[in-house]
Amino acid sequence: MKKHVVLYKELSEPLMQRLEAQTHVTLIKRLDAQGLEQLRAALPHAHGLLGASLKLDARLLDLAPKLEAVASVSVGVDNYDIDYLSKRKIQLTNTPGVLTETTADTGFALIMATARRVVELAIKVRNGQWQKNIGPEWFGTDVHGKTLGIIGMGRIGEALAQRGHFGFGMPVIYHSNSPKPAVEARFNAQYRSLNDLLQEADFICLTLPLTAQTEGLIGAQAFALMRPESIFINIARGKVVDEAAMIQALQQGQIRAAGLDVFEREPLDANSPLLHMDNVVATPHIGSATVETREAMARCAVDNLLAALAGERPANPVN
Ligand SMILES: NC(=O)C1=CN([C@@H]2O[C@H](COP(=O)(O)OP(=O)(O)OC[C@H]3O[C@@H](n4cnc5c(N)ncnc54)[C@H](OP(=O)(O)O)[C@@H]3O)[C@@H](O)[C@H]2O)C=CC1
Ligand SMILES: O=CC(=O)O
Repeated sequence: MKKHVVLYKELSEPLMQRLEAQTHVTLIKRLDAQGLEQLRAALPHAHGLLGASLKLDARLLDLAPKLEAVASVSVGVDNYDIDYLSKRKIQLTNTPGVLTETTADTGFALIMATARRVVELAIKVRNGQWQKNIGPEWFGTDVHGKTLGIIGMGRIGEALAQRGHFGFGMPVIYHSNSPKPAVEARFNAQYRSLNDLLQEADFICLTLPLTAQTEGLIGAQAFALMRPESIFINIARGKVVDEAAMIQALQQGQIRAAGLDVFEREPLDANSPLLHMDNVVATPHIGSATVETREAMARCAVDNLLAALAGERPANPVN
């Protein structure tokens, strides 16, 4: 008998056909109020769930007594109550690796955009403000040769280090749970304590997961250690940063600029001061958002889910 799967993310036609050949699929197209109602109605029959960007807590999981597997279309798993899933023996999977290079590209796009003021100056051109040869007030700062500081030397951190070292001749320093000798050898990278990295790096890039240990890790004290020329890049999770402290650091010139793909609340609040700061480049959580990579992530999630529902070990178990 076919098992029931609830999708809360649309899949491409080939992936949908594959899933439908092996399971009964209920598709929730949007996670708005109506979609959440549909989800709650479908959960009692669900053996498998597949999607992303939904806080899947015990309250929702309790509506799904038959649930065997949850396939997240993301590498980050901060939306899931992993202890509760494990207690219920529900397999959680994620999509590591397939999005690494694309997310590192996004990180580098933010590095370039903030340092060279790409968005701010492009808006001036569009608004007709480019009326004479530009002067120092529109100058940016170099990227090549500057010190790249990476907090969280995992897959994405390493891909960022590769771009900085080989592409831009940047000395790389990093902070992680533990030193990474292979990374040090490959990119001539050096390990630093968190505080030393914050003081030394020209670009401070977050590429670590949101966990109980990392929530609020970068707060007022951390921004006080950075320099007025420092540029802060967050492609990890908004809640790793105390957003109010970051806004204050930007407003007071404690740091030069910020490139942000992730925020405490997403979508970013319409009243956020970040929307009105020339030295902030804000993108709508696009780390992995290319056609190719999103398809690869969805394929990976479908593979994981079908394996778990067949009682096999999926390629990317989280718990
Ligand atoms: N903006 C976006 O769209 C995207 C965001 N992300 C985010 O990026 C994160 C990282 O992804 P990925 O590189 O694949 O994950 P990895 O697990 O490969 O890397 C994470 C690294 O963070 C380090 N780390 C964990 N906790 C700490 C800590 N307390 N202090 C210092 N370092 C720590 C780990 O270090 P160690 O190895 O030493 O334990 C690990 O190497 C994801 O969890 C997700 O939140 C991912 C994809 C897209
Ligand atoms: O934020 C994206 C992810 O894959 O994690």
